[in-house]
Amino acid sequence: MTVSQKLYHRAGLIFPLLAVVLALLLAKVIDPYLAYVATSWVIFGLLGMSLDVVWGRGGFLSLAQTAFYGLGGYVGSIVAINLSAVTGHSLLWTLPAGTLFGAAVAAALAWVIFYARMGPLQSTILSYTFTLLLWSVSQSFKIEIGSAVIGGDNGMSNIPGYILGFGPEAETLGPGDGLILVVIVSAVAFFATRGLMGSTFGKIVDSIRLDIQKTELLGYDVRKYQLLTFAWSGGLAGLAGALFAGWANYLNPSIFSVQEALLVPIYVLVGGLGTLAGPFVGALLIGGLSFWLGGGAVGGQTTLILGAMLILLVLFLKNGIVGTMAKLWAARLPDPDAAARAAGPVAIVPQELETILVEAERQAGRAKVLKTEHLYKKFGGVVPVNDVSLEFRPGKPFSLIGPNGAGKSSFLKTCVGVYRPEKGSLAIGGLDITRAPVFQRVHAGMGVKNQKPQVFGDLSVRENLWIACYARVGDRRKASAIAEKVLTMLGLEGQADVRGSALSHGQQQWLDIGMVLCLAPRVVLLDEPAAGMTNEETRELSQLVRTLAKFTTVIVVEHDMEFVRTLDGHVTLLHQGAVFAEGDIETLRADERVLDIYLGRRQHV
Ligand SMILES: Nc1ncnc2c1ncn2[C@@H]1O[C@H](COP(=O)(O)OP(=O)(O)OP(=O)(O)O)[C@@H](O)[C@H]1O
Repeated sequence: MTVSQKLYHRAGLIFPLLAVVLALLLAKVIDPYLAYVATSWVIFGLLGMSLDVVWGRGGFLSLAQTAFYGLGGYVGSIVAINLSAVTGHSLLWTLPAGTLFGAAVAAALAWVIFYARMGPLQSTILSYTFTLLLWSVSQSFKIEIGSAVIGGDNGMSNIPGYILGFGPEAETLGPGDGLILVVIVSAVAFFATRGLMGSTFGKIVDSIRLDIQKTELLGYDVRKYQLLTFAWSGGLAGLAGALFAGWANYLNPSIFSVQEALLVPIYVLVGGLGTLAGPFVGALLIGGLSFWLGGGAVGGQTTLILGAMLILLVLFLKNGIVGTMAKLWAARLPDPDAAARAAGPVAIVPQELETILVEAERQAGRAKVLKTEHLYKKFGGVVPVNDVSLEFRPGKPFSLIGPNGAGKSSFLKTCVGVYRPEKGSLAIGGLDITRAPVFQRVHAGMGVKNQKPQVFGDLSVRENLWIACYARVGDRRKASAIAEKVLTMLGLEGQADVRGSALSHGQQQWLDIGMVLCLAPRVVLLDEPAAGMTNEETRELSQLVRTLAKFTTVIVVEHDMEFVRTLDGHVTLLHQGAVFAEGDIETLRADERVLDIYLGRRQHV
């Protein structure tokens, strides 16, 4: 790695550190009023980062961040008003209370959103509705909790500022020290978040954003990760809210308003989505410009500035300020994807494959039988899976064939858990999985390859394999070791650092198959694996499937009859959702009734 490359990879650490040092140095020398106003920009940056975690990294645009922010502020203040008058040290109360409450509410909202399997748009609208609901309710919500008075429209006043000393006599920090404190708290939150997102947890969250279905097919409980990410982001927003309450000494329902809610995505977009540091830059820029032009914390020109910035952004800086700078820098470095063009056709190394399969058998146990009994699935009047009872065993590959619309894909999706059957049952190795979610089926030994290659485009080839291995072994080192073996088996060592999206279609198919092998599945389901492959690749694939079938149960849904013939296995013909004929391919080919179906001579059937 060159110095420039090393610097690029550490930039996410170096620049924020420099910014923190600079802010701490400036805090004491700048005008106290400016220090006071700048404190709010840092708080808005923290609020923006809370959204960036869940949106830029988790892939879900939440419009509930100001809800967690406001609730964190209110709850933190109620605790602080009652306790810090006695104990001093207001932050000791406000910050944990605000953070925990924000996280808890976010977790509850996430539970509703993710476990109800809402689509992205629905989820965003629900999060927005939640904020609006709070806005509406808080205007008439009046209550006294100890010395804290929530006065509906009149808001809540007498919120203690930043007090660091113990006892009732402890003094509130001045503007310069207040700024230092907020910078330090935000820096801790930033580096903790950065650490989390750079960890295995963050890699899985990235995978969910890039391809949620594939992540689940690797055996990850995606909803659990989504909920935890959202709770973390709610905690950050609650923390920002608690800091804001101490800064303003006053809160009112406008914190839940439409304008506040929509400002947060703007900070993120201006700074750079997914960059974590970007929202701080965005908030600083918008706050700074408003201050400079409008002469106040939130000057009269804010709307105009925001409008102008958004237009400029859409036209020139789609990746935001930090995102664009990172891209420009990356463009000057050697292209890691160049190796993709140098790659020849993938050639499986047979010995490596056998070694991997033997090792997989040693670790994951013998191949399992997949058994369906009277499986039945309908969509309105269409019954694509009609009373199908089949048993798939290891030894030779099983092929599912049938004309278009015969129900092959529907049968496969019902086995995988994408579709829930109305009747019948499904068992893997004797374990009933009829109602199990997808990831539990994978844990039970199922490995699935869909028709289109599913690789994580933004992750490197090595990372793609690693994330699949980690799903099974749950150990970073072991996952790396297995990933390296699969990489060698695929002959893609030269392309290890190439991003998944830079690979050719055929290479992506192989990488996808490699990821399935990383799971050491005991039953493998392949949906038209030969689609889009060259003749040479199809021959390699046939060899691979036959070898695989010696160690695991393999089910292949296929259109390509020539490919099915080379598999030399058991063939099941589906027609109108039901099993129509079974046997080897030659017997079926000689069957007049089968020809009738394929040629559309249905009147004879
Ligand atoms: N999600 C769905 N909603 C409604 N109907 C569906 C759904 N999925 C499949 N079907 C219907 O079920 C029938 C079988 O479709 P399926 O895709 O399973 O067949 P197939 O044998 O895989 O066909 P092909 O070879 O063309 O992929 C079709 O009539 C299809 O329209």
